[in-house]
Amino acid sequence: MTARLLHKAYGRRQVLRGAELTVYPGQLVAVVGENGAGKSTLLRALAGTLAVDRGEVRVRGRLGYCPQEPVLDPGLTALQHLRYFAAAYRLPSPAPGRALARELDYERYLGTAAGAMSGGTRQKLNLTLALLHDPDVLLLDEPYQGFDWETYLRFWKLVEERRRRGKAVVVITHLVFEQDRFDVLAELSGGVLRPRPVAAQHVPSGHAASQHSAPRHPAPGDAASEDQGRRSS
Ligand SMILES: Nc1ncnc2c1ncn2[C@@H]1O[C@H](COP(=O)(O)OP(=O)(O)OP(=O)(O)O)[C@@H](O)[C@H]1O
Repeated sequence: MTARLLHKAYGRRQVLRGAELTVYPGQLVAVVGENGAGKSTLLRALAGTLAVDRGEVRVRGRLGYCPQEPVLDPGLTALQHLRYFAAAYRLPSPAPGRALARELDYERYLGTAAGAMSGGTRQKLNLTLALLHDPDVLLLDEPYQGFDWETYLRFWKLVEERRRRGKAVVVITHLVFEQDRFDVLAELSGGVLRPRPVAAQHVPSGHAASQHSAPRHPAPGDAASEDQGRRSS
């Protein structure tokens, strides 16, 4: 995924001022920044659910997006959501959703209406819907709010397993203690993304770092081989 020169204002409030990001297959990227810095705005722009004023986002492969607030129909059960999204993604069955419900330990609530679920269970379902079609690029906006510790660990197992299979994952996080899990830390400040050092860097072979990043960070680069794109300028 490559995002170039993203600009977004809400009225006179200029939130994104040329934010740029490149995420390679198999990379785990954290977006950090102060409250109100524009992290959710950035993720919505990357996901294509928010039109930017200027800039371009290109995505190679399938995209999954888990918004901060679960977007669920309170009258539908978890299983109905899984069926609905499986059909939307043209999956033959909701079986992958059931497997994820098992992994995230909420299978017993599959028959419960979203409106009657706890916040944590709603968030698990929200995450499941983003993972259902095994996306190549996964965008997660503070995905574990309301998770207990056990679920938080299960969440990271799911993410690590995807990373091993070459899937790219971008996570908005406020949790300082987990930041060494990531290959890249990108701090949103003043409407632009700046790389921050992390303990270990993961740059898939064949990809060169480029001008956006400090020397040890991969960053916006070659988008020439991308096969699916979205223009927003
Ligand atoms: N739909 C909107 N209309 C007007 N202003 C908005 C809208 N959405 C966000 N904003 C403003 O844009 C700025 C960035 O908001 P955003 O939610 O993207 O920040 P954030 O970094 O994700 O914040 P947090 O860490 O608190 O979740 C804030 O000042 C917010 O008030």
